[in-house]
Amino acid sequence: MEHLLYGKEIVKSYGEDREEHIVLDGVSLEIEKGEFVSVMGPSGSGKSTLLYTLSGMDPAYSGSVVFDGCRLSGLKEDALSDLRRNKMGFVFQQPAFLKNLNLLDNIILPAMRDNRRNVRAVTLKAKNLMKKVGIEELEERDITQVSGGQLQRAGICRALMSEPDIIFGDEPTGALNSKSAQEIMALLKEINAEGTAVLVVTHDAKVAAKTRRVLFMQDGKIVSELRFENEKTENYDKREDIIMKRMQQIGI
Ligand SMILES: Nc1ncnc2c1ncn2[C@@H]1O[C@H](COP(=O)(O)OP(=O)(O)OP(=O)(O)O)[C@@H](O)[C@H]1O
Repeated sequence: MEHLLYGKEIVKSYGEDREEHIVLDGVSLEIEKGEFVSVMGPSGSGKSTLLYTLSGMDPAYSGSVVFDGCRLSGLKEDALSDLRRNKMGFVFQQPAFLKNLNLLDNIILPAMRDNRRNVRAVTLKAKNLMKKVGIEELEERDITQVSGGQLQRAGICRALMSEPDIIFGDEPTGALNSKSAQEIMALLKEINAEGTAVLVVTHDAKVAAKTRRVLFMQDGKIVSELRFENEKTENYDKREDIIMKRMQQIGI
């Protein structure tokens, strides 16, 4: 497999001198093209911060992050935002959608900001994505008129508009009931099967069980890792048990 993203000795802290709080303590990791990875760990262990540094959202760290051969810290602001807009997709716990726009318009908004794109093509692409994720009938709905699961599907459509190489998900199922959470994970799995790498932060072992590699964080370090690559069957209950057992072993 080929590397898509790697981080080397990432150190990130907040505050100064004696008050300094180290949040990422020399994290190194590699994500291959098309991988499906989750990050688990206790609250405050640095999971979201890791996601923000790897995705170029937070540039204040030491060490290096290289995405698709480009060292992020060496890129000018415009180049970094181009890279993030074109090659990375983001899905958050609550999609940040505008209340005065319907679902379709919210999905196409970021793509429309790019003048080079053509309105008709962008709209058609968004409609096709909405169909793919099962919300094609909701395009005119206001964002307050859909369920959390439907809203998250729309968030995934928005993230997929640029055909990214990777989707970063920060607790993408955190605001959902367990049925919707599983549906969203099934959708991310499908997207991953089509070649897009997915990196999700989660507290939920059921969610992590859907991914093929689980990284465990504690106190700003990756302290353990599980790979399900060689499992012949996709027995998610068994994977969940393995994850829970590993969490017990490492005391998180
Ligand atoms: N802007 C900030 N200023 C100061 N400290 C911060 C800031 N952002 C995060 N932190 C601290 O960094 C640590 C790691 O935060 P982070 O959000 O990465 O953890 P997490 O593992 O994602 O937690 P959770 O599971 O609760 O979301 C926490 O102790 C948090 O308080």
